[in-house]
Amino acid sequence: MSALIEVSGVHKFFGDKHALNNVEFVINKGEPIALVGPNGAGKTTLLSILCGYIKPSSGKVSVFGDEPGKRGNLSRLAALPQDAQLDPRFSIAKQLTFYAQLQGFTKQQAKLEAQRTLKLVGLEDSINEKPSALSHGMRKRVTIAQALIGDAEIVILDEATAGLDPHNAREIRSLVAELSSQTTFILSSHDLSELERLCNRVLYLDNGCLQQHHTLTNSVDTHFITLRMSKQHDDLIPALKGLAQVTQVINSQDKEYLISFEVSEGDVALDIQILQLCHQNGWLYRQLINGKTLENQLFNQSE
Ligand SMILES: Nc1ncnc2c1ncn2[C@@H]1O[C@H](COP(=O)(O)OP(=O)(O)OP(=O)(O)O)[C@@H](O)[C@H]1O
Repeated sequence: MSALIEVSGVHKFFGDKHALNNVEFVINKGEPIALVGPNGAGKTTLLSILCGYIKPSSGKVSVFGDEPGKRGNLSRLAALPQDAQLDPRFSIAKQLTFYAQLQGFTKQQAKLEAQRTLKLVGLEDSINEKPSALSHGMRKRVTIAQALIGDAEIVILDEATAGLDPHNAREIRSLVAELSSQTTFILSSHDLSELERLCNRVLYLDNGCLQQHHTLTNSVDTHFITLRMSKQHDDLIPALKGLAQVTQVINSQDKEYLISFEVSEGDVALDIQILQLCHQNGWLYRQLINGKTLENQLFNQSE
């Protein structure tokens, strides 16, 4: 199977600023990909190159086997920029229909496509409203509907759920999960917990360099447990270390522990032992995750 996206040796300079430094990766059709990194890491620059909005200073980028932004491939890749805006003058129906027509739909088909994508984001009843009649979260969902017009094979969502309330953010996450079998999503976000629920692979950019390249469903994960507690307990780490299978415990962040362990035949499952330990000591836990959280995968790699 040929790759959807291939990036090799890509550099991007803005004057003296080295925004992307020898970035390389391949994306095949499949599970959603996360693009994470701190402010100014180069995420928007990289996404803009993939969309063909800007060109790399050097290196090679191929999208569907061609240069990014090639006319024949325009409808195969859709992008929702971080700061996507709707035109306040026109109804949602008019804007989405117009956008669909730009993609080659007839006027009649375009109307149906606008209805279809609005339904996907749960806004079919708002089709005749103008943006000013919608909340911030609803407007954001309309821009996501716009990105879904035409069933693109790759959909890039830059900070898709930023500013949405938890309910709306969850709806968007379920939508992405649901559509992922036919669409390859590239999601950029600062919210690692959001991405870990959705993505199997992570591209981690830092200061223009692609530092990590993970597969989250890695078998090594079976040897980690992440335990989140309601309170910090001084005796917890020694107690966890006292369990026979446990090899290491790291206080990965406030009230969170990353537990490494070895599995031997006949052992009682470690998660059960940990829950019993909490129960015996009256320690309230909030969450027990089999495997590392995405944050721990990225930032507690060496341990
Ligand atoms: N058009 C431009 N002109 C000059 N410098 C730029 C331009 N676009 C980006 N940069 C610089 O390149 C670097 C990478 O910026 P970019 O917007 O890609 O980061 P980002 O990871 O998307 O950040 P954020 O998470 O804050 O959106 C930053 O130092 C930024 O200031």
